[in-house]
Amino acid sequence: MSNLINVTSEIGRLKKVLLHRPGNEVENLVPEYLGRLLFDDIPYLKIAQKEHDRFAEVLRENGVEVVYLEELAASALEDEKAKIEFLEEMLHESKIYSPSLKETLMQYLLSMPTREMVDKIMAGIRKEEVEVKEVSSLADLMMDDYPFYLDPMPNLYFTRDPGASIGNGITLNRMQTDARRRETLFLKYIHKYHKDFREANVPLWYDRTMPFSIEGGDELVLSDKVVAIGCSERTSPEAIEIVAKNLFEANTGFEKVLVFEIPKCRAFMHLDTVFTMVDYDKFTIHPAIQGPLSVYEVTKGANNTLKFKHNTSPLEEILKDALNLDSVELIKCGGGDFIVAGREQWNDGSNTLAIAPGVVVTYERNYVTNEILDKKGIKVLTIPSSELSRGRGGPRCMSMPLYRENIKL
Ligand SMILES: NC(=O)NCCC[C@H](N)C(=O)O
Repeated sequence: MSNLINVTSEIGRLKKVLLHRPGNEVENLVPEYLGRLLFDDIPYLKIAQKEHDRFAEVLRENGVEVVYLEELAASALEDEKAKIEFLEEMLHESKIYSPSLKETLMQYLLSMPTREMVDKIMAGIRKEEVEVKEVSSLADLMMDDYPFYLDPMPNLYFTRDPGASIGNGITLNRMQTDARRRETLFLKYIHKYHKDFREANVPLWYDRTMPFSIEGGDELVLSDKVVAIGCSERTSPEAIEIVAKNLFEANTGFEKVLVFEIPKCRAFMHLDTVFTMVDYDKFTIHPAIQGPLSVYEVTKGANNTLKFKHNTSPLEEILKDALNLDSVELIKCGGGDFIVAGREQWNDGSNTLAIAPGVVVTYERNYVTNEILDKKGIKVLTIPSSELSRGRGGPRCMSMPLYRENIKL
């Protein structure tokens, strides 16, 4: 079994993490398409990159090896066969159906060094960049005023969502929105062709070819036995069942999936938008979800079946039992004050990235929640966030842990 991937908790000391430094894809955001591309405002790229570099630096200062999606993808695609296969799939999923346009874009992308090609695909291709000489479809003739052949992928710096490490494997996710679905192709080709991944034979607990959506922001590894998965605007119950079944059948040691049904709206987009683990027995929570939250348990039944149960106990009880603890503490974002919680939640006040038990990275702008965490004995490492936060994701969303040290709960 591979030891390239090892994530058996949310809080074990983080050793290796996958990030994406925001690039020119962010410069291709315009007001007309903001909503569709899941942004609320346009970040100033230069500052967003500085903030992101500081994020990476804080991680390195704390012993974490940082690897970048764009570099792993470029390395995986150096192989000519892999590159062609990737481009075919990427252009198809970008809805490029005209043969002459496809050929033009293929040649354009193949003329670039691999790393430049990866950056270009992430950034998007504007119509004026290429000249299509031959008309081979009605669409070639009927040019509308939409500016892109390939849409930009500005959400790529939220590396948490396209895939998730659980135990020694990953879920390669089918993302819910068109705006993000192609993002997982980078991870697919890293998994399939990157030397380290190929050698490690990393198992997939979910594949993007499945028809049900699931996103990594909903997947939390609470312990080496329990995974929590948010059933949200982005993650469907069908996908959760498949992940549970695959984890149980592969004898990974995982015994229970706790399904958190959260309100299906943008403010509560993923489970990690409203709930993260910060220490053995401490969690952040957005006070607004505690009322409407329903929790279900999925466990292993006889003959490879699943058992389901609605657990109506208070959340503290459910977590205490699942993690075998005497008590747990839920730390309210903004201290529970309606205005402060609303404001800090909007900028991902509950979205902490734990890099060791009781040590988290957060956005400095959420100073009320940060101070509360500090008072509870959590070490809070803050990063600047004026621009990064405009994409509606925090430090957990911006990271895909690949390796964490195991802990004993
Ligand atoms: N895990 C997360 O909550 N990720 C944040 C994703 C933000 C991005 N703009 C999105 O809507 O998908």
